[in-house]
Amino acid sequence: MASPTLICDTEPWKDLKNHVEEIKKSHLRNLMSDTERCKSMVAEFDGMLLDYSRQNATLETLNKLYQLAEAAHLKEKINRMYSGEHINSTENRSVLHVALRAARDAVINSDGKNVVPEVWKVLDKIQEFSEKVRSGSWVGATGKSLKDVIAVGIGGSFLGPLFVHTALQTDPEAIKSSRGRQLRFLANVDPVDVAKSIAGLNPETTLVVVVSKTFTTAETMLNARTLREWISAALGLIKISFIQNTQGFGKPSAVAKHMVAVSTNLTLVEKFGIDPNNAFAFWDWVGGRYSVCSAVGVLPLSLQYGFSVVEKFLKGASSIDQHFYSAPFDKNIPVLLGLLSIWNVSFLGYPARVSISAPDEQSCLTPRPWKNWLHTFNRHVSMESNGKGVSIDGVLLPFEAGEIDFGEPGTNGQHSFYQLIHQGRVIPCDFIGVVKSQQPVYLKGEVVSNHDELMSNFFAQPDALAYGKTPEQLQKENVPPHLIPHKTFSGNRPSLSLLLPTLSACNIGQVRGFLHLF
Ligand SMILES: O=P(O)(O)OC[C@H]1O[C@H](O)[C@H](O)[C@@H](O)[C@@H]1O
Repeated sequence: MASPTLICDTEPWKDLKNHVEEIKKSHLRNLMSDTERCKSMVAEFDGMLLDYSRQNATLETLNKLYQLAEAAHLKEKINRMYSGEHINSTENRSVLHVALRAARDAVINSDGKNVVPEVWKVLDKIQEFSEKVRSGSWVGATGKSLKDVIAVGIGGSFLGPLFVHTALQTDPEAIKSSRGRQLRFLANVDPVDVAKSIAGLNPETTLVVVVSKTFTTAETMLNARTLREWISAALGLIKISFIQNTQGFGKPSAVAKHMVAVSTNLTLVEKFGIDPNNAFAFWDWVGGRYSVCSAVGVLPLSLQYGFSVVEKFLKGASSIDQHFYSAPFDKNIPVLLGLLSIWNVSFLGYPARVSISAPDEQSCLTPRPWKNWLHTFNRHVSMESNGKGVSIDGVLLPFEAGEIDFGEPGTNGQHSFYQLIHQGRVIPCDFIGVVKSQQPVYLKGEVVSNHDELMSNFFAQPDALAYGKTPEQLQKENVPPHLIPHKTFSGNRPSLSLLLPTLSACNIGQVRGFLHLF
């Protein structure tokens, strides 16, 4: 059972506190020269590699962190989560996003009931509906097939699907399956955003998916009403003969064909005017930041890419759920990521973390293939419902918990906030790379890095640019002046490298699955 005492009152916490001074004395340069240490600080799962040797930590630190995990009853808590106990004590609910991607024959109980059949009932409904829309057998009010989708939602009901959409957009299989279709998102309530979301679209060929767990979120409901008006104004008064499943002449029947909903609140969906048959349910045991694997993400993404592509994403996330559940902590990637985050934030006092694409082995003057998908990944993981100022029992925490996550596609970051980081500000960096680009490019005589040739050099020094070099040395190397620190920068910044084989639908799911403890 969870201990009612705060984690900071336990012996392992105090032990780690005392250990901080020792670590602060050691420089990353020295830690990196310990080959045994570096070899041990690597975890691998299904072709993905996590290298945490550039953390300001020793093997002793890691052992102390495992003891902390034990004191926090982490294993027990994971088991309680998977067995559907109400570990969300403030709302007295289970926390079962793992059930959203479980295999059809899995058994995961919540309140004495196996929820997996319910999950698959909705998935089957999504598959059937999305296939009808994509094949043109579901048509709009004027008989035209619907090729464009606007997903209206905010927070977890927006950022997760946006991240997966951005990452899939350049995947060859997904490109093929989405040809001729568009998926857009509408979150903000600035009328300009509404205008942008409908620009160039014809209501006759557009489907609006209103995504809201509660169906009460002010921004989403306002945008949903605006788009309902857009559809009704253009198509509402259609003669009865044009309408399938008619609701009667003169009524805003077009809504029935052009608007569907994803929500846990089907009563409000119906009140809004959306046919409950066109609603896709999920459950209160799905937290907003984890909802991308529910109909929240699966419906819009299946409409765009087809259910089979999205199913691969779910399988990827599920594979990490198995790994998270069964791997020992020293090989468990989500657990390691979580513990290192606690070490950096709560012990070393670094309040922020930046995720960026892995640098290649070229000089800083070569444009690097920073990946755009990371941009939306950062927005998705960054801080959404992350602020935790109290313990699970509601006691005020006397230490910082949770970090400020941020990032940009690397190129943009390099020309903005990296310049501050290079001047010596310590912000732990997570470098995320892929071995094989989704879209490799080879130009004769040009260095175009696709990452696939980077395996051997992947784990480049994070601060290689300025690492231990004097400003004069850097000048001689033609480093642009804005990247040269005023003094020799010691480069003692914790960093982490995560290497993925490529960015397939399955890998995207796996990356999302890592976020259990983030
Ligand atoms: O899905 P909705 O009910 O519209 O909520 C949208 C968002 O609202 C809040 O910001 C919550 O913290 C998020 O977790 C949630 O995703």
